[in-house]
Parts: sequence; C-alpha cells; structure tokens
Amino acid sequence: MPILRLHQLRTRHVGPIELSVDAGECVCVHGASGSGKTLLLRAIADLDAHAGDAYLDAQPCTMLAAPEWRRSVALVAAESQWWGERVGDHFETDIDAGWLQQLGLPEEAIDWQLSRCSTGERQRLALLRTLMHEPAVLLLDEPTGNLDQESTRRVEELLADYRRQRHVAVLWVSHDSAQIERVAHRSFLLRDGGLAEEKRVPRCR
Ligand SMILES: Nc1ncnc2c1ncn2[C@@H]1O[C@H](COP(=O)(O)OP(=O)(O)OP(=O)(O)O)[C@@H](O)[C@H]1O
Repeated sequence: MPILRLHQLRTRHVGPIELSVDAGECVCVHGASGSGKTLLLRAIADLDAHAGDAYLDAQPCTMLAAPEWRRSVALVAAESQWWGERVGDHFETDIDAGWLQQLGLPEEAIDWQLSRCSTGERQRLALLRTLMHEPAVLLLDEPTGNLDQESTRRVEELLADYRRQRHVAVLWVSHDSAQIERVAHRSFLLRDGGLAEEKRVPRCR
C-alpha cells in the first residue's frame, strides 16, 4: 500500500504530478538545476502553496494540522536550519550514540557549539534531528550534498537501515547518478514539469 501518494500535485514549476511511494520504498528524483525538485519537496511538506493533494496513507494533507503533517512527512532540506547555540538545544532527547557513531560523529557532538560545526557535520546532525521524530515519510533534498565519499556511504547505510527497520517511504532528490543506482528502487527524471520514470529494480534491498 502506498504510504505517500501525490494526486494532481502542482507547484509553481511542476505538475500535475501523480506519484506513490510505498512503505519501505526509496524513490529518487533527479533533474537539471532549477527544474523544480526542491519546490516539489517543499510542496509535499506543505511548506509552499500548491494545488492538488498529498496523502499519507488515506489521509489528505488538508485533514492534518501543518505541524502534524510535517512531523510525519518530514523534509530534510539541503541547507539545514539552526536557531540555538548548542547542537543539543535542537534535540528533545539524547541522540542515539549508535547513530552518531554510524555517521562518524563523536558522542560529544551533542555539546558542540553550532558555530564550530562544519557544513557536513551540520548536514548529518540535521538528518539525525529529523530521524528522531520518527517520520513515516522522509523527503530528502540532496542529503549528502556537502559530504565526502565515506560520509556519504555512512549516510546511505543509516538511511537504508532506518527505511528497512521502520518501513519508511523515502523520496530522495540527488544529482549523483551513482548514488541513485545504489539507493533507489525507482528513479524519475524531472523535466519540463513532469516526472518520467527511468529505473525500477525488484524490492529485495
Ligand atoms: N520563492 C521563489 N520565487 C520565485 N521563483 C522561485 C522561488 N523559489 C525557487 N524559484 C525558482 O523555481 C525554480 C525551481 O527551483 P528549485 O529550487 O525547485 O530547483 P531545483 O531543481 O531544486 O534546483 P537545484 O538542483 O539547483 O537545487 C528555479 O528557477 C528557481 O529560481
């Protein structure tokens, strides 16, 4: 059963889009810079005005309060947002030490000042912040865009474990065709406002 379903979804540059992402499935979207990938994810997260509908299971976005929808259908933006001084100010509970280790971050990272964090450290910490809210759907906007090869692999592995264990639906925007080959069950090219399916592999991973 699809956990995320888009019906006639239209943003400023994209649509109408029909798309379903199943529980435990990873769907990748790529396309030229400026083709509207970020705006599509923001519309699904109900952060920008849009027409058409997004559903979580059978429930339309319009039936849920915006914070509730965004907690379940969570966007990890390409540029993470921070407001407090310490990393720990942004987490309601302690970060799972195993997750930090899996991402190559030390346990003390929770006590770091944001001002000292590198872009790549911020990107990994922002991903953990989102995962800790246990969303049913993950919308990922170039989640490894600032990372070296090893950190990229670590993020890919953590996300695969998380998706499989919790049957999360993942919609992943990436510019990296090798990454899409590694992580996607299906992939789509976003061009001229529409999604064209390119790849489908049996769901055995
Ligand atoms: N607030 C806005 N007002 C007007 N135009 C916007 C706004 N935000 C984005 N755009 C335009 O919409 C188009 C799509 O932007 P979007 O950020 O979705 O592209 P993208 O496919 O994610 O690109 P990239 O791969 O470079 O991140 C771009 O031409 C961008 O300039």
